[in-house]
Order: sequence, then structure tokens, then C-alpha cells
Amino acid sequence: MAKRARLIYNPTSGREEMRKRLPEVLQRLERGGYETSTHATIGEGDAMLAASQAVDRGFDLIIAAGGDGTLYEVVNGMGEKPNRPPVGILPLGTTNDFARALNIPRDWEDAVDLIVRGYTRPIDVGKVNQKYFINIAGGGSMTELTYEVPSKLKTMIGQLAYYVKGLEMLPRLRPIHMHLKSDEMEMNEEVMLFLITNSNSVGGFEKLAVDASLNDGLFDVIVLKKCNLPEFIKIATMALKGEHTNDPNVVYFQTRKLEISSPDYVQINLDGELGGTLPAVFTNLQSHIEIIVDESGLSTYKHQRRLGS
Ligand SMILES: Nc1ncnc2c1ncn2[C@@H]1O[C@H](COP(=O)(O)OP(=O)(O)OP(=O)(O)O)[C@@H](O)[C@H]1O
Repeated sequence: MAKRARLIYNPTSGREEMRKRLPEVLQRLERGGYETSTHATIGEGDAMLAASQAVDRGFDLIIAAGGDGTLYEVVNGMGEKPNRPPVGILPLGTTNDFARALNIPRDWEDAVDLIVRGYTRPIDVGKVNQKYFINIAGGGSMTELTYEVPSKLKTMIGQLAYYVKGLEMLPRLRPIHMHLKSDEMEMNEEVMLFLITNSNSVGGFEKLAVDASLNDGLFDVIVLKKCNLPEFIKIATMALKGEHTNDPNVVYFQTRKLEISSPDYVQINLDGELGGTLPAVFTNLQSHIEIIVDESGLSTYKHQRRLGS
């Protein structure tokens, strides 16, 4: 019997490729043994509802087609459910940090073929208050950047928009008093920002969390202490090469759980989307969702399996 997949796609994502490719994507999935029904999202929050319903309706596979925003919503729609089907990713958005971390091809045909081959890997998911994230959570200066980049601009010039906007933001950097507490450490001081990552691929910085593993049950936490603009630029440049953790202004550690509070109003960024404000408790839910991955690197992963085997 054919397996049933639910394809949740954002028709406006990236260069709107899904609008053109849908019949071919469905045909390719069908040939690969998936009877697929679709849900085109209509706006914010819709992919989350669609994913929640797809779990309730017992689909064998959920495919998130779009950018990081769509995947974030799908993960949020599934996070609370006791039975979670595996997730395939079609990275058709402007930013696909998480798909890149998993080595999922940008080419839609290759990405569909990868889904059909069906090698899955359990991936850690972060929970913060009542929300979930799969790639990164952050707060402080700079992390408000992602919602400020207009969507149109991102579609037109892609990743570059972040850097242009990032440079524009530099003069607005300001330290914020925060209290961070985990079993491993406690900090109570002014910081520029905190980043809590699951993968090592964030906004073009592919060596940000050098020890990050996707299913070790641990977050990699980076805290940038109060520093001035030239120091900040130096650290950002070092971060591109993965050398930032040597800087005395950078605190880097791993933990399963972290509490953060601040007397200031601090927004939390979850996978590039606005995810509430501090105070917050970040908890790592180990191996919470199975994601279809590229099998070429599988020998280095633990607990992989092939769908249907
Ligand atoms: N039909 C729609 N029209 C407008 N926005 C939508 C629609 N469907 C979903 N969205 C919103 O688009 C957001 C971003 O989508 P996604 O990350 O998939 O693509 P993207 O190309 O990276 O997008 P963006 O450039 O907006 O970041 C989603 O979080 C969702 O809120």
C-alpha cells in the first residue's frame, strides 16, 4: 500500500518555485511510493495548524516545503504531539539554514529524491516556554534583525539582505543586562546577545557552534559579553572562521537546560521568527523529531533508520 504524505508548502516562499513545480513534485513523490496531498499555506501560523492536523490525521510523512519559517511552524505544529511522523524538507525558501546544516540539496529534484530514499535521523528540538525551535534561539542586539529585513528584499537579493541590514544595525548595538543560569554555569552581567544552537549553520555562519551535534541532547550556547563596535566586528569576522570561541568576550558552553531573564524587554528569536520575550527556560528535547537526511554522511550519525524498514 502506498504511504501517505502531507506536503505543506508556502507558495510565496523564496522565488515562488513551488507554484511552478507542484505537479512535478507530486508525480515524483508518487513514483517514489508516496500518495501525497497538499496544503498551501495562506499566511503566518497556517503551516503550524496544517502540521498539527496532519499528525492527527495519521499521515506517514510530513513534508515542509519553504524556508526556515515554514519548517519552524511545522515543528511547532508537531512538537506537542505524542506520535510524530518523520519530516522531509524541500528547501525552497530564501533562508534554509537548517536544510543546509543537514546537507539537503537546494535542487528540488534532488531534494525530492532524498525524501523518497527516506533515511531519517532523530533530531533534538528546543522547547522554550510553549514554543519549539529546531535550529537556533537568540536574544539581544542583532537578533531582532531577521524580522526587520523586508520579505520582498529577501526574495530579491537573498542572503545578502541580512548582511546589508546587519551593517545598518551595527550603530544600534547596545548591551543588555541578563541573568543566565544552567547546571554548568551562571552569569549575571551585561551582554550583547545570546545564541542557543542545535546545528552549526546559522545565517551564513557555518562554524558558529563548533561542537554542535544535532542529536546529543545538548544546546551549544554562545554568549557575547559587553563589547564595543570594533571588538564586535572583530568577533563577527572571527566567527566566520569558527575562531570566535577563543575571544575573551565570548562565552561558549553546552547544556541541556538554560534559564534566562532580564530586567529589560528582550525579544526572543526562534529559527528567525519572533518567539516571545524573556524570561524564558530553554530545554533540549533529545531526538524529538525524525528528519529525512542526506545518507552520504550517515556513517557519522547515530540512530539513523530507513523509512519502512
Ligand atoms: N500565502 C502566504 N502569503 C504570505 N506569507 C505567507 C504565506 N504562507 C506563509 N507565509 C509566511 O511566510 C513566512 C516565511 O516563509 P518561509 O520561511 O517559508 O520562506 P522564505 O522565502 O524564507 O520567506 P521570507 O522571505 O518571508 O523569510 C512564514 O513564516 C509564514 O508566516
